[in-house]
Amino acid sequence: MAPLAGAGAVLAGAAAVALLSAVLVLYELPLDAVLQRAFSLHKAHSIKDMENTLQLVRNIIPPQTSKKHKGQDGRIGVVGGCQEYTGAPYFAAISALKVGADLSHVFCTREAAPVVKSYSPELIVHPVLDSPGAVHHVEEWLPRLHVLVVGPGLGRDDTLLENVKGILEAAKARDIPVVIDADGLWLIAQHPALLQGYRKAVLTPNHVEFNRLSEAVLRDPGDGSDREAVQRLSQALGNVTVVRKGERDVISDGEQVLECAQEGSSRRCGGQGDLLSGALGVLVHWALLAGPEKTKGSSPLLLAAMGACSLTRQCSHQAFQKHGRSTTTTDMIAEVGPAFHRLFET
Ligand SMILES: NC(=O)C1=CN([C@@H]2O[C@H](COP(=O)(O)OP(=O)(O)OC[C@H]3O[C@@H](n4cnc5c(N)ncnc54)[C@H](O)[C@@H]3O)[C@@H](O)[C@H]2O)[C@@H](O)CC1
Ligand SMILES: Nc1ncnc2c1ncn2[C@@H]1O[C@H](COP(=O)(O)OP(=O)(O)OP(=O)(O)O)[C@@H](O)[C@H]1O
Ligand SMILES: [Mg+2]
Repeated sequence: MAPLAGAGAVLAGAAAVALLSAVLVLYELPLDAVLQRAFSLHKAHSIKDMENTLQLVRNIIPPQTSKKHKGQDGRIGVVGGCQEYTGAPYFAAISALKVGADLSHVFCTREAAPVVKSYSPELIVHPVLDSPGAVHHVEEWLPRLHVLVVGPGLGRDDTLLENVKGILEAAKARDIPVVIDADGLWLIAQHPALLQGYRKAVLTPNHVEFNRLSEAVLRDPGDGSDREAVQRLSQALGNVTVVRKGERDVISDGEQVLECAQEGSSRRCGGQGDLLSGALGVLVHWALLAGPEKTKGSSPLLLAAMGACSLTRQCSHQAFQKHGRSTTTTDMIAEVGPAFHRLFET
């Protein structure tokens, strides 16, 4: 039956194109001009969608006033950083500060801590992640944190991953939002039940991480568009928000699917995803705080994701204009302020 049905579809498709061509000949319009117009209409439509969404992102940004105390605009915790990877947690934590958080903590291994501290005096660094009391230590800090970003530079050591499992359980018990990236996604691929149905979680997989998660969660990810694949993964995880990074970022909470096509650059140096995860941590806090009047019925986490994706790509664009081939993530971080202003404050 299937081959016959397939042949029927091909014949029907060919007949439709023939009919369309005939009509176009009648009106003296070339087929490629019509198709081009149809696609540019589609493109214009998605640019309009993106602009509407960015307008809502602007709504969730807390106003800067003289009435606030330190900490109100965001206290973010990054869980990651081990012997091999010290740059990733630094990039995530400093990006959170540069976007506008007031305090940024890093929970990393004992060995990684002095290295991360030496990059920046602005970060608060806890050398606890490989200690037997890791979960307890982070748990003590949780009441003072708004969001956890879990995974940048975490590595895949079993003891660390076991500790992170405990930290995630503790965060969920307190209803603290979590952004899961990098090796945090490796952990979720091994234990998807850890986040099943937790609506305050956002996953930010790159190409490889997305395929690994889909394999683990859906077994047979099947065919279909990028949009469908992301939506399916989100649904299978109980509507956690999924941000698949790539040429276009695809974002879904299982119900809606958004795409971010903000112009970035062709530079693919490591660390850009870490910048995104730290920025997202702050925006998640702001979006959840904003309330329905500001978000106008849109999912706060989708708005936060769209904001972080647009910002990261704009940083990449601006840094590339200045540094070209030699652009690195440090150059992008220097653009966070101007890029944020350009996208959300003008
Ligand atoms: N400066 C730093 O400290 C950085 C650390 N990072 C950390 O590095 C850790 C690993 O993350 P990655 O995203 O690099 O993941 P992987 O180490 O799994 O992959 C790194 C790259 O290797 C390639 N690759 C992966 N599997 C491959 C295969 N089977 N065959 C051929 N090529 C393959 C892909 O290009 C992939 O992007 C994470 O903890 C991450 O946060 C990154 O965030 C980059 C920056
Ligand atoms: N082909 C591409 N074209 C344009 N932008 C891209 C492309 N691929 C990724 N990006 C952008 O680069 C940023 C980081 O995505 P990427 O897939 O490199 O993450 P990552 O591999 O997790 O990075 P990291 O090295 O920090 O771990 C995102 O903002 C994404 O939109
Ligand atoms: Mg990454």
